[in-house]
Amino acid sequence: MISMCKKGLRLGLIQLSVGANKANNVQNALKFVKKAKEGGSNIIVLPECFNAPYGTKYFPEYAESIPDGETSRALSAAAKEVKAYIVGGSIPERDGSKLYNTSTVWSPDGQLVAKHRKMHLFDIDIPGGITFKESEVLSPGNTPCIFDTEYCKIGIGICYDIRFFELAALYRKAGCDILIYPGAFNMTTGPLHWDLLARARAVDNQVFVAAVSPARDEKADYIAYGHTCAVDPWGKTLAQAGAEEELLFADIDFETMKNIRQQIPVSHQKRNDVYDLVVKSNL
Ligand SMILES: O=C(O)CCC(=O)C(=O)O
Repeated sequence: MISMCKKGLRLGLIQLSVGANKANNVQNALKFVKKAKEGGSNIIVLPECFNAPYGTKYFPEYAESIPDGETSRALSAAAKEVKAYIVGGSIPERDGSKLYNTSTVWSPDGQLVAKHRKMHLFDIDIPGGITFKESEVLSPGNTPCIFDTEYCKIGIGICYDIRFFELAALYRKAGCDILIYPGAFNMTTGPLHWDLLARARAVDNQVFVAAVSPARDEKADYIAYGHTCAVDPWGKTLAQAGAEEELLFADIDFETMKNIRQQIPVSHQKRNDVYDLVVKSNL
């Protein structure tokens, strides 16, 4: 499917410092949301787990329900106030007896327009590097998540979801022009994989990709890599943070995307007679 973003668009990407105090984390996020709007952002993105320290021991304590929890209420009010979309990174969500790692998307009138529960849980074991098992406490989401805007369709993944090229390809096939991944890679996988995966998903699918991390905190149990970035469909990095707290802007140039898709028309050259992407979930 060919779809084209219709209007110019500026993304505001917030590489937020996250600490132990939930209220402070949310207040800090709101402060940056306002700055992002002052800088002309139409879509403002927060990082994975922006209201809590990242770690399985923290998820039950910080989890709240969506959309009636305190963080949801704050994001809804902020989106309405600044009149911009907010992709609320992710937060630990409680739904009955289950916990999820969940991203919420708020429209400029403060409505919850999409919710993505991390589909691929971060369970890895690298001896001497990092061992992490989200599935000890979290349940996976089972539904890909696309939201439609006046600019274009946007697909959401959370962190480890970026490693699964099928999800990104599914989003492209469904007409998305931008993929947004709130994420918190670490000091073992981040240095070689974070940029590479963002650029790979962008080039594979000829879409824009934004990957938004918390700032690095050397004293945290889990040390985030940082390096929030935005990449264009050519694989060019449009904006890139270091390790510190930082607000980045990325302008989405739809002409570039259109030209790249015409010049290298891979979407028409797929050998669907030989292979195909089978989607088993409603979008
Ligand atoms: O895939 C990785 O290396 C890191 C993933 C991660 O940190 C996460 O899913 O939260």
